[in-house]
Amino acid sequence: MNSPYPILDISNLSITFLSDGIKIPAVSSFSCRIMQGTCTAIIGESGCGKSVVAHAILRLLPKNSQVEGTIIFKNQNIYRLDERLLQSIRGKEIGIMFQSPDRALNPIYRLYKQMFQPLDTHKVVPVQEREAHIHKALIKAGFSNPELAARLYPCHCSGGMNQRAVTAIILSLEPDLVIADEPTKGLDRSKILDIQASLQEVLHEKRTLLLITHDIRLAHTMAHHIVVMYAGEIVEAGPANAILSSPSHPYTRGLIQSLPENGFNPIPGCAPPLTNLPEGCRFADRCYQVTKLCHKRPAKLTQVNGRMIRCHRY
Ligand SMILES: Nc1ncnc2c1ncn2[C@@H]1O[C@H](COP(=O)(O)OP(=O)(O)OP(=O)(O)O)[C@@H](O)[C@H]1O
Ligand code: NI
Repeated sequence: MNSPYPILDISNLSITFLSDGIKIPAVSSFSCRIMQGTCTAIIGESGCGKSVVAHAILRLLPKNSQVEGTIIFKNQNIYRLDERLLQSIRGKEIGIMFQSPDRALNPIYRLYKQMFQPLDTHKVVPVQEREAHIHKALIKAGFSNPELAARLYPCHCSGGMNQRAVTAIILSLEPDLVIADEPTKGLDRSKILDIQASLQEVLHEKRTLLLITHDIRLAHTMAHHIVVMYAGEIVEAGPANAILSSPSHPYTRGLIQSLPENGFNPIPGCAPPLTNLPEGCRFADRCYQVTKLCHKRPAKLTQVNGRMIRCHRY
C-alpha cells in the first residue's frame, strides 16, 4: 500500500488585489499541507479569503491579483507550469466545484453535453460507457431521473439543481483532488446528504478533498483537518475532531458558539476591512479575551498541542 504523501503543499501564500489603485490583501501567509486521501475543510466568515485560496490553487485569479508563495501539486509548482500543462490538470487532476454554479455551467448546452465534453477531452471512460457514466454521476448527485436531468438546460434548473449538476460534472471526471467551494449552499437537508455522500465517495476512493464551507456540521462529518481563517489569515489549524470539539482560538470558539445547536450566539461585530487592518491582532476588536498586547502586536501562528494557533494567549 502507498504511504500517504502531500498531494498539495501551499506555503506562505499571500494574495493581493489591486482595485482602483488600492491594495487589498485578501490572503496573508497561508500555509497548508494536504495529505493524499484526506479531507481538509477551510471555515471562516464571509470574505475571509476561502474562495480566493481555492482559485489560486488552479491559477484562476483575475489579472488584478498578485500572488506570492508557492503551491505545489504532486511535486509540481503550479505557478511555474505552462498554461497547456495546467489545462490538463484542471478538471482531470484537480476538479473545482465553484461557489457559484453559474460560473461552471454553459447556459446554451444541455447538461448531457456539458458532462460529455470534459469526459471526452480527458478520456476518462471509453466512449461506449460514457452515457452510463453520466447517468450514474447524476444519480449520485441526487437526480432520481438522470435521463430527464441530462436533457435539461441550466435555465430549466433551480440554483440547487445547478449546484448538484456541477457536482455531477466534476465528480464524473474522478479528479485526484476535489475542491468543493460551498457545495451544499442553498440545498435542503436531503440534498445536502446526497452531496455529502458523493463527496464521501471521493474519500472512499482514496482521493483528496478540500472542502470550503460555512456548514460546520458538514465539516465535522467530512474533514480530517480544519483550517480556520479570519480576515485573510489562518487563526487555527489542525485535527478536525480536536478543534471542533475543543476550539482554542477565541474566534473558533465564537464560530462554534454561534451554531444553532449551541444556542446561536453570534460573535458581536464584524471583521476589519482588508484595506484598513489593525496594527495588532486582526480579531482583537471582537475578542472577549483581548489584552493590551493584542492591540499592539500581531500574533504569530504557533504550534500548541498538535495544532497551530495565532493568539497571544498561547
Ligand atoms: N477580484 C477581486 N478584486 C478585489 N477584491 C477581491 C476580488 N476577489 C475577492 N476579493 C476580496 O477578497 C476577499 C476574500 O474573498 P473570498 O471570496 O475569498 O471570501 P470567502 O471567504 O470565500 O467568502 P464567502 O464565504 O462569502 O464566499 C474579500 O474581501 C473580497 O472582497
Ligand atoms: Ni467564497
